[in-house]
Amino acid sequence: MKVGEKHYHTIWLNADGRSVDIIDQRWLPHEFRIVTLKTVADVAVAIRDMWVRGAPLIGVTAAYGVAIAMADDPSDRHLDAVWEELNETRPTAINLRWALEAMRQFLRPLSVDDRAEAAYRRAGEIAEEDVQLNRAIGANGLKIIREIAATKKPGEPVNILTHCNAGWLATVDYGTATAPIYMATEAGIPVHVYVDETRPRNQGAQLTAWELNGHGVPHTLIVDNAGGHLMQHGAVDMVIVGTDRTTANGDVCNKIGTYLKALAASDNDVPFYVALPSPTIDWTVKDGVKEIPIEERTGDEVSFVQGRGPDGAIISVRVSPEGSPSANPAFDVTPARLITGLITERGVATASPQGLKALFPERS
Ligand SMILES: CSC[C@H]1O[C@H](OP(=O)(O)O)[C@H](O)[C@@H]1O
Repeated sequence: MKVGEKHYHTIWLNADGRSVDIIDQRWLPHEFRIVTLKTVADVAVAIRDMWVRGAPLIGVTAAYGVAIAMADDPSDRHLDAVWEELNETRPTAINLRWALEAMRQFLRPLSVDDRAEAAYRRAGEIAEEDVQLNRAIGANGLKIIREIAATKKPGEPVNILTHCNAGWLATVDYGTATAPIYMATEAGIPVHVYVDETRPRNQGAQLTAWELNGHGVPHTLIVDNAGGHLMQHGAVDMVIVGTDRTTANGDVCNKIGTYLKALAASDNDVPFYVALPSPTIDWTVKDGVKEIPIEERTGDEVSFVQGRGPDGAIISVRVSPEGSPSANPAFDVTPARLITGLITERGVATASPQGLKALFPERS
């Protein structure tokens, strides 16, 4: 997407044909920093410490991590070792394991001499496939926005609530939940987005708001706990969020707080949609609450808040007493029964085994 006068993806291969550059998202919206990842260790820390984040982008970054590893040592032993090292960086987004396994299955049959060049090519293909998936999700989600827009008075915006960041920053480009929003804006359909700040990492306040600002999409930043109130008062026409892992039954694992939004939407008859690229479907899992591992991150992310200090430096300040421990589950699971539809690249599915198999018959 455009940042100022330049078009960016969130990750790209450098001219050396070996290292990759990423947007280090920890410093947005205050600073736009680009960082070069040269080693597998660089890639591991970038994923673990959320320099890059978002299920699809985590997968693509890991795919490039495998390519970097193959350039160093293309042996089977090293291929397995880098798979393990990167797979343990974050446990919840299935795209990480999906991308690592796609790379391993692709590379295993190749001769070791061919693996490095093939790995970089395949990682680049996975990155480009992500962009195409998101464009298709955008087109399918746009139809829903158009239907809602037809019920509004002329010029009245479709009010959309989103949680966390499932934007172009969470993917290679376009985003998943934001793709329909960007396409509606490009189509001249008035939209307005309520952006959940999304404690504790504030991906909404720091990333989604920054994205929408940059693309001229009208939006209002709200605290996480305001969504139910707005829905009660008819201020929200639809909710659209991303996902880090969706089960074969249509249960959706996403950023902590998503489940509460789905409950509020259900209680107020607000349509609740999930933008779902198919690599985020874990066909091996049925019951999301029981089977999806939920990442527990450091309590410091709850006890401290990052911002720009009076002298312009980016600082973290403590917001809770020294003696108060914090818990920090990073995701929750929304049961399929609370979901209106899953917006995939192949169309909108009901959140059910039947709905997913109708769009993905090869998975029957
Ligand atoms: C398009 S997937 C975005 C998904 O990933 C985010 O998690 P995190 O920022 O911790 O990587 C969040 O759950 C988003 O919905």
